[in-house]
Amino acid sequence: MSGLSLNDITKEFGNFTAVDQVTLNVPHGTFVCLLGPSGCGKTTLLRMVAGLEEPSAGTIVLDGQDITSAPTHKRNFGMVFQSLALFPHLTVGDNIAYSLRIRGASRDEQNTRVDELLKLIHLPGFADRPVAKLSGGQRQRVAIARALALSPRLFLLDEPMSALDAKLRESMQVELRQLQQQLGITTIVVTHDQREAMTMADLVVVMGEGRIRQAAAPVEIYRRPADAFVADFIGSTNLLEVSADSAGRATVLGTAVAGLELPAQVAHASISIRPEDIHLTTPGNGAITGTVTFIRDLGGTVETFVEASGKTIVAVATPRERPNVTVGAQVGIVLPPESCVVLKK
Ligand SMILES: Nc1ncnc2c1ncn2[C@@H]1O[C@H](COP(=O)(O)OP(=O)(O)OP(=O)(O)O)[C@@H](O)[C@H]1O
Repeated sequence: MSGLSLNDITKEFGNFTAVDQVTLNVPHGTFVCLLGPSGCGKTTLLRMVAGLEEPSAGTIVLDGQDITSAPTHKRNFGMVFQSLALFPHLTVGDNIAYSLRIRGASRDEQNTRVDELLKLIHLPGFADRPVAKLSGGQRQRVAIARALALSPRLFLLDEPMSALDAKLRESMQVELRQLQQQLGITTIVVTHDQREAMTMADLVVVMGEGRIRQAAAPVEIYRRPADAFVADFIGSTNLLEVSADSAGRATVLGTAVAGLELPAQVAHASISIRPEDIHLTTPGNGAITGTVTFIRDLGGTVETFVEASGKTIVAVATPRERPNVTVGAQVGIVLPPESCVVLKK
């Protein structure tokens, strides 16, 4: 297969398992985001792909070649780390040309490639600038260009945006994704920011406690989260208990929900329903009854918090669709069955 395969990769540090039997196939040209909370093993997994850490078990195969034990410098991977690690005393051009110079490229070859890469990262003419005088976003781009100088087989980035402020992060995410699409290079980014992952990735890999909890396209992860951990980690959601009677009719918060079915033989489960999928109406007509406890108007969206049977449910609407209610009002909560995702235990 053309691409990267991680086969049953485990990493133990003493008797602690940081990465636990991870198997993942990444077709050539895919943009992967490894996503998860702090300590879930994403950096360790990336470091094993990079050759900076050796797996305790399992194999890493790139384009049919087993590279599990290949030294880092033989892999020809481009890497960008959180710190960026640019050489502060060198110019932009010398930073970008660093690996080319080590490989013995001529001055002309270096200059041509540096110019090419500077165009690619939208900093043409910056070759002679000292790195120390660049802005955060410009440094970020230079680190990316330096990592791409040798046309690497894989592009690996560990929390590359974490030093940037929120606005700049968002524009760099778009830029990085566009650059990756232009080059068609297989890319793996570690992040703990789900918006960042949703913006850039073809394949989001959600990790928890060293294991893959779900690996799928961003929209699939959002719409069809595999379990409560994934549902809660990706965007915000309402997690509700559901029970079914012998005929399969489902009850949520003490009210039967027409059209909602649990798999055969399952009497209790959790469901996830996104705030934007919940409709608030007038009470009655079979809807769950609740009391509005808080309204958060964020300008672009309005969040309505409703308490029902001791549980707080959040519904989101655009200002145009906002429910005409105030705090203290009784409302009907409608859960469209097609938007309810039954989660794995
Ligand atoms: N060299 C090491 N020796 C011992 N334990 C380690 C080592 N490297 C990582 N760990 C442990 O392995 C676990 C996973 O670490 P890792 O850095 O991969 O997590 P992460 O998901 O990238 O988290 P973060 O977002 O905080 O960087 C952590 O509990 C960490 O303490």
